[in-house]
Amino acid sequence: MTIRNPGTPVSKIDRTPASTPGGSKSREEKIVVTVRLRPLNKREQSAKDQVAWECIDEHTIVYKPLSQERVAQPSSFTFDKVFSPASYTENVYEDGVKNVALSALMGINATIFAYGQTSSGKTYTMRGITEKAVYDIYKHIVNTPERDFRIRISGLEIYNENVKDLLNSDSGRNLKLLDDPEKGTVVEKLVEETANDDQHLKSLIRICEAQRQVGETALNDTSSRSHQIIRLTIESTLRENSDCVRSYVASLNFVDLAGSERASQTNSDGVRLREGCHINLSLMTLTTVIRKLSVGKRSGHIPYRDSKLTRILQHSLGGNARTAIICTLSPASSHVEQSRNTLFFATRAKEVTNNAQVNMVISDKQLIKHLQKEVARLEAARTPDPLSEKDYKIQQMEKEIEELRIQRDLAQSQVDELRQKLQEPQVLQLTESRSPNVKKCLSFSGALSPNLMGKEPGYPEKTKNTMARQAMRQSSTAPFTLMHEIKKLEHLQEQLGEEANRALEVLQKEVACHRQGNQDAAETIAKLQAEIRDMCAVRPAPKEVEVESVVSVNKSISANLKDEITRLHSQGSNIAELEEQLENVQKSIDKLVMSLPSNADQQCNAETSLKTKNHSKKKKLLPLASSNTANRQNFIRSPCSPLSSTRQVFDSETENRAPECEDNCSNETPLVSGKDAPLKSEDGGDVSSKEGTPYRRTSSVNMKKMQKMFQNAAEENVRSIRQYVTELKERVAKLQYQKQLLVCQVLELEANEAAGYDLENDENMPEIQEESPISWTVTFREQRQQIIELWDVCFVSIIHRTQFYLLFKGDPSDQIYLEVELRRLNWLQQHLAEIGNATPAHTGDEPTISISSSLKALKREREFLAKRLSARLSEEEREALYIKWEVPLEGKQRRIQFINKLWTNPHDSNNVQESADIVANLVGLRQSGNLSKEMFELNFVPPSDKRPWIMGWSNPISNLLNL
Ligand SMILES: Nc1ncnc2c1ncn2[C@@H]1O[C@H](COP(=O)(O)OP(=O)(O)OP(=O)(O)O)[C@@H](O)[C@H]1O
Repeated sequence: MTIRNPGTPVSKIDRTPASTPGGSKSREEKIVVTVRLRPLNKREQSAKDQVAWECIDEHTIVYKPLSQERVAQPSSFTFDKVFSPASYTENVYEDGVKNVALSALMGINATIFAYGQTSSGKTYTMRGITEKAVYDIYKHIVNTPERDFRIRISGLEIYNENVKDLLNSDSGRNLKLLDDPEKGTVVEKLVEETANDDQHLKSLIRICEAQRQVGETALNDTSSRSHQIIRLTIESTLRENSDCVRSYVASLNFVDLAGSERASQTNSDGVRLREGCHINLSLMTLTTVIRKLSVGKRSGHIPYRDSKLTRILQHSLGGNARTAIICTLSPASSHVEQSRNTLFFATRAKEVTNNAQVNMVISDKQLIKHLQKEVARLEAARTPDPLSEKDYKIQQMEKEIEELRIQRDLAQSQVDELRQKLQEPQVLQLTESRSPNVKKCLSFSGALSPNLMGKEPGYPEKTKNTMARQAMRQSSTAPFTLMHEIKKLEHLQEQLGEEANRALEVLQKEVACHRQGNQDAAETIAKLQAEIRDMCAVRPAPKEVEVESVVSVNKSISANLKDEITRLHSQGSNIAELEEQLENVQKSIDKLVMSLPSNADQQCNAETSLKTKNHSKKKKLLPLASSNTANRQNFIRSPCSPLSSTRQVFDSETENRAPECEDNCSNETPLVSGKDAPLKSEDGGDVSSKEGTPYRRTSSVNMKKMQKMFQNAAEENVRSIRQYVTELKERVAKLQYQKQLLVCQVLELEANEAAGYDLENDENMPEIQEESPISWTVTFREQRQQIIELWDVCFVSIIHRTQFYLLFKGDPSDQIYLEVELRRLNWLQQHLAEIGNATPAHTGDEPTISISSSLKALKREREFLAKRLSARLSEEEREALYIKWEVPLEGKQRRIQFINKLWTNPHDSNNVQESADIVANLVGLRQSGNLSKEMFELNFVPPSDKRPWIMGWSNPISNLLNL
């Protein structure tokens, strides 16, 4: 019976595991050679053969010659073991080949030969040995549970030098031998079966035996006519719970050779003779190989390839294997020569040295498993436990959150402290003594504190909660950014608070000081003005009729003026001191402004800022350049500043709005009132309004918003303070101007007195240098035209132009106003000529303006007026104006086109008059009380009218203190 398993050829298996000869030290070992002497068989006994051989001990077999025989050949042979006829196969196995056979279980190739004359008992012995080995192998497997064994079996025979697969008879009679670089010679397509267990293996072995060529000879009824090789491949691996990845793999060959024979003895002919020839030929090659190997591997060529037997068994002959040869002998005297040849062969064989090694293999599958395990182990060792790492991160985050909470609380306390500082000392003081507007601004400067923290009535707990949530959100989302922002904000708050306190303290002192001095000066000037008006009123009288009275009056005036001049001189130092003090205030304010953080609004002034940098590197760029610009304009344009006018508009008409700045630079516009700033600054309200969508903005955005709010509030404060200081300076300047005018008049009087004019008696006394009404009218027209032209070249506010133009119509009392306006415009013209388009910047402590800044302000003013056009005029009225002013009705932006035509031709009186009328209508200047000379009053007494649009030179103070 043939077992077929074409899918698992031996050649494939042979190539599968890679032997690792270097896996352990090779061990040189002689081939174990044992001799088994069988009993005389029935045929020998029948032939009365004598026993010629005797095992005298376990290792020695001796020839027992017949009594008269002289033996020239050696008669004693020593081997590893000799077994007498009484020995059992079990003894042969146990004492002769067991160790070698079971070496295969440890990865060492092993080969058990049975060599001997035909009918000497080779097959008989090898069957028993194979059986015992299989038994022991499975016994070992059972006793070695830690390892996983796999046993495969293949069987072949070499019959007449043809290789035949004993487990696959259909494979043909002559399988090819292939040379494998690792395994050596392998049999192509040789079937290899995996034994499921010992019984299975035994059955397979039996199949092989059954397939072997057997023939009857004279010496053996069942003579084996071929060399049989049964190969067990034993592979063992430690089980998966072990880290060991190496497997043992070894071949255990059971080789039952065909028996050497003599044709004369076997009486063979024909087939048997031919078989005998092949058998003897292969055995002779085996003998040659053994002989050569016995004398040393370096003895030259080993003719393994001379026979298929030696070729297949090459590793077992002097190679990587443990080999045991059982030489079987017939004890019969009739076979003495054959037996002696066997012993000679055995003697040579025992001199052959093998280099047996433990064959360890690492299969790809095992290697992958091992590497996977190793990688997992290394990763586990390298990577911390994810859970513990997460816990660690959570702990770190909790620490950071706690630190941020502390920072937040600290910042909160500082904000509260700052708020108290800003509120209590200054606001209360200013409130009780001055303007609610100031209070509003100052309280708003603490917008971070009261408003944002929801302590203002308009910002209840809702806002406070929003801020708290924002702070918490900042803590959790951007801790480092928040810490940075908080620290930055704290620093700014501290700096701003200190500067604000310092500036406001100085301001309080200056206000108090100025008020004291101002009261005196104002009273004096008021007195003088009354006297001047009296003089003016008297002057038109007929000279001859009223000269006495005039002289009398002039005398008294002279006396009074002298007194007043003396007083003014005495006040000169006070004025100088006041100016100096105001300079200090201005410096403080500048410092305060410089301490403020810049914000996005600065982009509006990017061009300005760049120029400022270029012009004054030492000077820090003022973030409030816009407000500075406005104040500079106020300074230059006062007393008829457009700021005043628009403030009037704002407060008088609720529908009025500040012109929307194209670039969101509402701070820059001079039309923004002090009231409007808080509206803008009530960005805090914006925060509150965002409560419905909490956490949508990033912390940085919130912080920027807070900064912006704070800055806006601070800007408003600074704007108010700067405005106040500017107005103070203006008032001082006007006071000096007034003083100079009065001094000039007094000097003229003194000169006249020195010239001997008797004002009371001298009829030739020249007339007081009073212009006649006609000359004044001429002078007025000339001066007004000068002023109109200067307004145009200096790009002065058209609202201011309108106010001035409509107020001063040529009344003699207007003289001083026109002179002051001319003086200011001349200065401005000269200044603009000098500075040109340069960036407005502080030159020293004086604010300056440029043509560009003036144009920008004028542009915003026109835009504002364009919006007012729709509010104040009907569509028919507007179209009528468009037609009159040649604005295309079908054109776009007709309003701004129309407004741009106003106040554009100083030489056209009609253009000037109509422009003034239209602007006055748009801003409501003609309404009752909205246009008064008090706006340009030279009276320093605070106006009784508390309306904010009453803008005289003293108006900023009224705005600041009385609103
Ligand atoms: N030790 C022994 N004890 C008893 N009987 C034996 C022993 N050895 C061999 N025989 C018997 O001798 C006969 C021949 O044995 P075997 O076939 O094993 O010889 P062989 O060497 O294989 O011959 P061949 O080379 O022709 O195949 C068999 O009948 C066998 O039973």
